[in-house]
Amino acid sequence: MYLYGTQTVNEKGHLTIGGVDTVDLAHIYGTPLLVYDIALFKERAAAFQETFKKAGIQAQVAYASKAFSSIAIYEVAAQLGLSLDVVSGGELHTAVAANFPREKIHFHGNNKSYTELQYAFDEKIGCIVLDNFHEIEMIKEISEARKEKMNVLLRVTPGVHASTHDYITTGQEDSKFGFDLKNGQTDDAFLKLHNHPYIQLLGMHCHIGSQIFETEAFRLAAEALMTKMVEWRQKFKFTCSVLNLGGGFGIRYTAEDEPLHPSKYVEEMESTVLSMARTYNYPLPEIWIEPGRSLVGDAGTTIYTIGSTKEVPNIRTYVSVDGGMSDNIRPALYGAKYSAASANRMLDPHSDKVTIAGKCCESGDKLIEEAFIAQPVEGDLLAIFCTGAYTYSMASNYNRLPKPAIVFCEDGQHQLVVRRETYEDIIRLDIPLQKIGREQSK
Ligand SMILES: Cc1ncc(COP(=O)(O)O)c(C=O)c1O
Ligand SMILES: N[C@@H](CCCC[NH3+])C(=O)O
Repeated sequence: MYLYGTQTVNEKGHLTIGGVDTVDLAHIYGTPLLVYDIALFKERAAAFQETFKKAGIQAQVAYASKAFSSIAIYEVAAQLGLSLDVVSGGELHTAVAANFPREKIHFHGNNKSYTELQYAFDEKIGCIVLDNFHEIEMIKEISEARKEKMNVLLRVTPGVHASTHDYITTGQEDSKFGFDLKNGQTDDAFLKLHNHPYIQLLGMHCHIGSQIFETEAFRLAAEALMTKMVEWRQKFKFTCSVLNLGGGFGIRYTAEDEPLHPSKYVEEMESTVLSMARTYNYPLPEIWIEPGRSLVGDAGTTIYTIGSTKEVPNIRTYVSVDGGMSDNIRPALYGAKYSAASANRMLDPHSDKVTIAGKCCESGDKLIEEAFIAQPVEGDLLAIFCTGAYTYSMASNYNRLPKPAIVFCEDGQHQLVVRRETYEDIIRLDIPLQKIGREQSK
């Protein structure tokens, strides 16, 4: 059985995370419970940061917080010296609540609203990553009206196709994100911003997709952007000071995945940028990256309680847990695969082949098609590994299921960082009938 980070099995045969017994956690906080191994998050962040440091390259490692956004994770990220990628007013508001250093916040998104852009100006954030012409017009208007400066990057689509799930590739030409690098859009965008009194163009950004295991796609993307930067210097005498190559670094969900160490991705980027800078005598830009999944993905484990079990003779055994697609939509949405273990009986043979089903009213609500666990008994705890990214952040209240609680563990300590939703939370936005549809009084 593969254990992540600080996970161990204690003398009671229980899974521990960050030195804390997950069975105890389940008793204290209930299930489903999302447990983060904070030491692993720190280790991953350091792996990216150290590689840049070793090479003496100026860099920013921005946590792509769409993977998991909460005040507490932003607080940890700030302590580690990470920057922060937010993609909405909501994520920005969370960063503000965490008092995240504003100058290290980068604002992304393909359809930022006027209000969201105003919010970014109000907070004097570090950088807005411009995605389209509509945004360029809005940001010009806002900066001119306020007479306030703003740093920006231009997000471009470099025409690189990374091999991953179609829903999460973003670097190809047919993408809703960014300016096309090849058809002239990127130059048009540049010209609209060049020499603007308030908008300071720092450079270019691209993000080619997510859960990528190869370095080649990153090399191609870096080359494509550097080529454009060199062209701009020749044509417009403009030098970019920043090259942001996005995130997308793959992690190990199951034995089928063979991720590279974070340093490998970074080294590939570094060597491409260094060699192009040397060839064209281009001042070395700062390299920014935006890992999301690779910082928090395998640091998160969801603990569920097993309820009913149903055998379909000669076909399969369904083992149902107290959560499902409402707290982890990824299997239903992408066919994502996970592995599991019986958290309260880790030393028992994990030889029962079962399908882990959720409790939502959908046949497709299966968390794991084929899992091997200890012979399931109602009340057993089931750990599903590697659920730290794009689970809670994509969670819903489908079937009006309350969202799980989240706890951080480190060095034998645990702390609740997001409380479990209650039924009262679930109905808090509902407004009972007032006029519409009420029976008319005579
Ligand atoms: C612009 C941008 N940056 C960073 C990320 C983070 O990607 P990942 O979680 O795969 O590292 C994403 C999501 O794919 C993204 O769209
Ligand atoms: N939500 C996706 C990743 C999206 C990346 C954001 N651009 C996933 O779970 O894999």
